[in-house]
Amino acid sequence: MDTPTRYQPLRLRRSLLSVPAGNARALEKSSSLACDGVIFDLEDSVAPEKKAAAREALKRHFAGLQRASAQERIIRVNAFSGPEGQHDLAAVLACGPDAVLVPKVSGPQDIRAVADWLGDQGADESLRLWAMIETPAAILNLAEIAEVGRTSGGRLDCFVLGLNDLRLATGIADIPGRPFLVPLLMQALVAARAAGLDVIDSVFNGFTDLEPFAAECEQGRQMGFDGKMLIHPAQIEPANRAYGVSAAALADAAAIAAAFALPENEGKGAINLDGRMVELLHLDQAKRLLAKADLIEKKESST
Ligand SMILES: CC(C)(COP(=O)(O)OP(=O)(O)OC[C@H]1O[C@@H](n2cnc3c(N)ncnc32)[C@H](O)[C@@H]1OP(=O)(O)O)[C@@H](O)C(=O)NCCC(=O)NCCSC(=O)C[C@H](O)C(=O)O
Ligand SMILES: [Mg+2]
Repeated sequence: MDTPTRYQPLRLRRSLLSVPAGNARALEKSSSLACDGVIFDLEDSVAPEKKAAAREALKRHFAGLQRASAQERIIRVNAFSGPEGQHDLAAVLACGPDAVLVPKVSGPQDIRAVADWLGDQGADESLRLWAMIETPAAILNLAEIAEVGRTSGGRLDCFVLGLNDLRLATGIADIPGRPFLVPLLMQALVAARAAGLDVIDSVFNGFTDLEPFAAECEQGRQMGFDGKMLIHPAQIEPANRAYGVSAAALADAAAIAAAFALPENEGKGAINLDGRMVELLHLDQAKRLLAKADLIEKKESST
């Protein structure tokens, strides 16, 4: 695998709210919320006997949406190998979201199967695939799963961690700070980055406990995640804050850009900025952060 030198094109993915497709009130509410993306869920939040009705509700919901949106739209389908998988994908084609989130991926074959099916149906090339990393097998196969994004029509662009399923399958305890899960989260993050993918931290179940939730967002940001999957509107603001751009980070990025723009630093690869070495890679990082701040500002002023 050749290592990409760049991340994905910059997109705001600070807050991705899961909305059960069978919950009419939540569907209706979702478009007006400040989350960067909505994950319309046909999988675990929908009871087996309600799957068909949820697909129909989702189709009606998408039919009423404006095409252009500040929110990214993702549909989480059921496993392709199960009884609902192909029905869900047919609903995806009818709805026209930005991406399909494939659950319980265990290896590259799970992504390939969906990519091949979409290709056979003539799905638009812009339709992306996201992978839920939530099984022990997925952790063992992270590099192969990430790599399949480039070989199977290039649709894969994001990993989403699913710690409820991973804890269930492994027995790892749900304790503050996630000490035994952090090594697995970091493996997923590194595998994603090696393939140039975005990567989203797992849901936090205690949706009324906003203090530990904010702490977990901050931990995820420090670990390098792009954002967090959410389950409740109350989690949007803390996630947007943690994964946004702080005033200090913005000032630092502006100082780096200004320093490299000075005539005396023209053509230099490394400079002294107040006793700190700053290289061109830091300038790239600063420009990306400034661009992210710009995207956030534009989004906030348009809503
Ligand atoms: C967790 C909930 C079941 C709680 O629901 P409820 O008791 O109704 O919450 P509230 O009364 O506090 O709701 C207040 C208002 O907010 C709306 N609401 C609530 N949740 C959502 C939502 N997700 N999206 C949009 N709107 C939402 C309510 O309708 C109320 O509105 P109003 O009438 O105006 O007052 C519920 O929050 C919920 O179902 N959450 C999502 C569950 C879900 O999607 N689960 C699947 C994702 S989790 C996952 O993927 C795990 C992963 O796979 C893993 O393995 O880890
Ligand atoms: Mg799960």
